[in-house]
Parts: sequence; structure tokens; C-alpha cells
Amino acid sequence: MFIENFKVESPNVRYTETEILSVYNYETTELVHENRNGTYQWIVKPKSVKYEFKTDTHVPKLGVMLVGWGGNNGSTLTGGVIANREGISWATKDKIQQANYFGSLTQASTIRVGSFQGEEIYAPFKSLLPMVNPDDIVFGGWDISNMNLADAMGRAKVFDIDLQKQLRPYMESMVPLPGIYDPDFIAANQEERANNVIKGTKKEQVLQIIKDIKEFKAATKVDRVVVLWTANTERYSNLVEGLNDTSENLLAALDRNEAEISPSTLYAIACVMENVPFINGSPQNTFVPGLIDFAIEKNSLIGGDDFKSGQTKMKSVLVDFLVGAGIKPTSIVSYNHLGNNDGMNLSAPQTFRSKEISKSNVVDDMVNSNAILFEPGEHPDHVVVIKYVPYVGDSKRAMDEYTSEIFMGGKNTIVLHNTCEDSLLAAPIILDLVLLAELSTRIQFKAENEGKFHLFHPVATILSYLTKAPLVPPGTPVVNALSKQRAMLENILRACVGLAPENNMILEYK
Ligand SMILES: NC(=O)c1ccc[n+]([C@@H]2O[C@H](COP(=O)([O-])OP(=O)(O)OC[C@H]3O[C@@H](n4cnc5c(N)ncnc54)[C@H](O)[C@@H]3O)[C@@H](O)[C@H]2O)c1
Ligand SMILES: O=P([O-])([O-])O[C@@H]1[C@@H](O)[C@H](O)[C@@H](O)[C@H](O)[C@@H]1O
Repeated sequence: MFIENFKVESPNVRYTETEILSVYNYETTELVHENRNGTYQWIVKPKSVKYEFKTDTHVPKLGVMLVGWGGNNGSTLTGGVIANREGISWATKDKIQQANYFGSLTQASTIRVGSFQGEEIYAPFKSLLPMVNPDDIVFGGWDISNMNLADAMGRAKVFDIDLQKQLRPYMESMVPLPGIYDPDFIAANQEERANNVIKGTKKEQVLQIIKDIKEFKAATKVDRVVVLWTANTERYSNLVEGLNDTSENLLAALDRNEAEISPSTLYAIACVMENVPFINGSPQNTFVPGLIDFAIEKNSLIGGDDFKSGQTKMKSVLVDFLVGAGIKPTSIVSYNHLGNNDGMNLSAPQTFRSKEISKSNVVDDMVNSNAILFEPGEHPDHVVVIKYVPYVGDSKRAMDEYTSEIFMGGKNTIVLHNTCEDSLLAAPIILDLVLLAELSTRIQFKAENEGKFHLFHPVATILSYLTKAPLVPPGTPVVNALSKQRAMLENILRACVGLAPENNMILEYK
């Protein structure tokens, strides 16, 4: 059964006019490796740590500034939100289609809240805590192409024509602000669209981005702004000691107009200076060590990298299933072709390399979790291929082959074919990223041994379900298994309203 919302009644939860306060016993373990009677033993000690959560329930008017606003993802998300807000429906060759937010975890998935009279009860994921209604988001942003959003939507060729016709009046007045363009970081084939760029030194470009954010906030009267990069994939920045290894060196390098500071890092510097959350939806290493250092110093949220939207999302499910079932993946070949501008930009070796890295590392945590299957350092063969085929446009065709070893030397080969409009997968992911990033800035918590409440660590691992290569604080484990990432996110939000983690035991019926 489905319920629209619920309220928790517990001695551990208090709702005030402005906050939800909860007390939560975090059940974890402590391990020791001790010499017991001459033999070293691993001892696992269950441990309970009392936490207190405090969530500000005032939902702000949210402004989202997209870097790459005029791209396929940016125009698709903007149009999709307008269509939902205005209740637009349109004719397709099959039926009259209603706008929806399918593919968004926060808007279209549910959580189990318990059983009632023998029936499982589910509620919307977004009913856990007060979140921004995506219909209310005010969009803005930058693009190195000056095309207005209505024409950009036409260029993207993602939406049905009847929908595009209805959206055009809302979008033709939306024109991206000039962006920071550096041809050294993206494919040369992008040059022809770069007619809307910020001139000047890198420092002057950063100051312009800061000015843009301030002016957007004043003009739209939003309470909060989140900036998200959905611009082209850049090549990796070289990590240079003395240039981008610390925040001090990075800012000094900025003053020196150092060439090796990428546009994405410049936008990120501007956001950290303004204490505006910055999320990287692409695979490049925007967050060089100096930028991470700077964000931590300023306690300014950064998150990424690379939306986990299709082929990789499937991989983080399938490999988790195989390894979790004691089956040994030995060869993973992921091929896809697509014909949108993203694909054209990725046809350059240096930008493809950024994507190859993020699409390849996604199995590491699962492989490393099972030493019964894998020897130390042993990994499946893993190949990623991306080809640019203009004719197919945004309709990415992904083909995967997974070969595994099974019982008694047997072999199993799974082949997948996945065709989808890449932007229709990515747009709801972008929505969840900005909604959850905003929500996370309204949550404070403290453990029993901490004196005062604090925010989450500025490196937002809470967003990892939505990214191929989750950015984590130094020394923190990277989790890619999709089920674990979703459970982590749901259970943290459940803790904020004093609900135990969903453990799926359903002992009542055992
Ligand atoms: N399923 C998906 O679509 C998906 C999944 C994961 C990651 N991504 C990443 O998202 C990004 C966007 O994908 P897309 O399909 O919208 O690509 P796109 O090429 O259609 O859009 C990118 C936009 O960014 C603009 N741009 C490039 N450099 C810029 C800069 N420095 N400043 C401002 N604007 C700039 C371009 O003009 C373009 O309009 C890509 O990096 C892609 O790899 C996409
Ligand atoms: O998210 P996913 O489907 O694994 O990966 C996708 C790639 O297959 C595609 O080639 C690329 O253009 C997209 O940006 C996205 O990264």
C-alpha cells in the first residue's frame, strides 16, 4: 500500500516550527586483532554511538546555475521542469504523454515505512524530509555557446516536437551567460560553438563568475544557489606540486594566471569563494587536491564526479550481484556509441580518457570485497569503448558483455543491450544532485563525544549514489555498489527523523 506522507511519533523525535530534532543510536562495530592464548584473532565488538540530528525544515527558494546550460542535459532538464510545473502534456506517436519526473530517486522512488494489517506500506522518498519542489527551481547558468534554451532544446533533439513547441515560449528568453572557455581542456571540435566566452585572465574570469552568481541571486530573489557542471568533459588537469596541491598554491597559481588551471576548476574556485555548493557532473578531476583543500577550509560543499546514469549504473548493480553471489566476474567489456555533442567531445583521446577512468573504476570496491574470488591485486579484464556516431544523436546504444567463472570451472556470459536518450537519464540525476545537495546543507548532527552540531563534511559523499566516481574525503572508502549507496542515503535521512535503518529483516513474518 502507498501513503503520501507520514509523521514519526517517538521519544527520540521532536518536531518544532523550524526544525526536526532526532536522537539516533548508530549501531556499528569495532574490530581488534589480538593475541588470544598465543593465536592472533580478529575480534568484532558491536558498538552503539548516540547521534543527534537537527534538520532545518525551512525549504528555500532554490536557484540552480548550470555550467553548460545550453547543452543536451541542461536544456532537457530545464524543459522537463517547466513541463512538470505547467502540467504540459503532448502528443507522441503512441499516446498523449504527461510530464513526469521518472528517473529521479527523490521524486519517483519510495521507501518502506513498515507493515499495516499484514500489508507493506510505502511512502515517497521525498516525504522523509522537507525538500525543494523541483517545479519551483529557478534555472540560470553559463554556456560558451550563446544559443537560447529553446533553440538549444531543438539542437539537442531529445524532446518530441509537440513538447518542444509548447516549451518554446518559456525557454526562448533564457540565454546562457558567457562561459570560461579554454580549448586546451576540451576537444578541438567544440571550438565552432564557442561564441559566448568570458575574456581576461583566469582570476578575472573567476571574479566574473562570482559577479554572475551574485547578480543571478539578486535578480531572481532566490534564497540559495547551487551550481552544477554539466558542460563538456575536460581532459584531466596535471597534478603539479606547488601549483594545485594545496589551496594556498592553487590561489597563488590563479594570481599567476597559470595555464594548467581548468575552466571547471575556475568555476569551482568561484563557488567555494562564494560558499555556493558546486557539483561536478563530468569525469574530469575538477577537484584537484588544492581545490578540495580550499573547500574544506571554507566548509563549502563540493560533490561529484560524473553522473551515474546508464551503462555504469547497471554495472554497479550487476557486478554487485555477481560478487555478492560468489560468482567471479573475469571479463567486462563495455561498448557504447552515441551521436550527441557529448559524444563528439569524447571522440578526442584526452577527453575520452577522463570518461574511461570514471567508467572503469566503478567495480573496484566490489572486487576488493571478496578475497575468496580474487587474489590480492587481481581484477577482471575491463575495457571501455565509446564511439561517436552522429546519426543516433542522443540515443546512446550501450552493449555490455560480462563473463564470469561459476561452479566447478564453468563459465557464464551475460550480454546486455541498452538504448536510451542519454539526456533523459541524466536530467533527473542532475535534479536529485541539486535537491540533495541543498537538503544536506540544512542538516546538522553531532556524536555523543562531540561538543557541538556541525554540517556534513564539505566533500559530499552523501551524493555518491548519483555519481560514477564518488568524490570522498581523503582516507574515506569509496563505495560504488548501487544498493549500498542507496541504502546509505535512505538510512541517513531515516536517522534524521529517528527511524532505524531499513534492514529488510521483516522478523515479524519470519
Ligand atoms: N547520460 C548523460 O548524458 C551523461 C552521463 C554522465 C555524464 N555526462 C556528462 O555531462 C556533460 C554534459 O553532457 P551533455 O550531453 O549535456 O553534453 P553537451 O555537449 O550537449 O552539453 C555541454 C554544454 O557545455 C557547454 N560548455 C562546454 N564547455 C563549457 C564551459 N567551460 N563553460 C560553459 N559551458 C561550456 C557546451 O557549449 C555545451 O552546450 C558531459 O561532460 C557528459 O560527459 C552526461
Ligand atoms: O552513465 P553511463 O551510461 O555509464 O556513461 C555514459 C557514456 O556511456 C556515454 O558514452 C557518455 O557520453 C555519457 O556522458 C555517459 O558518461
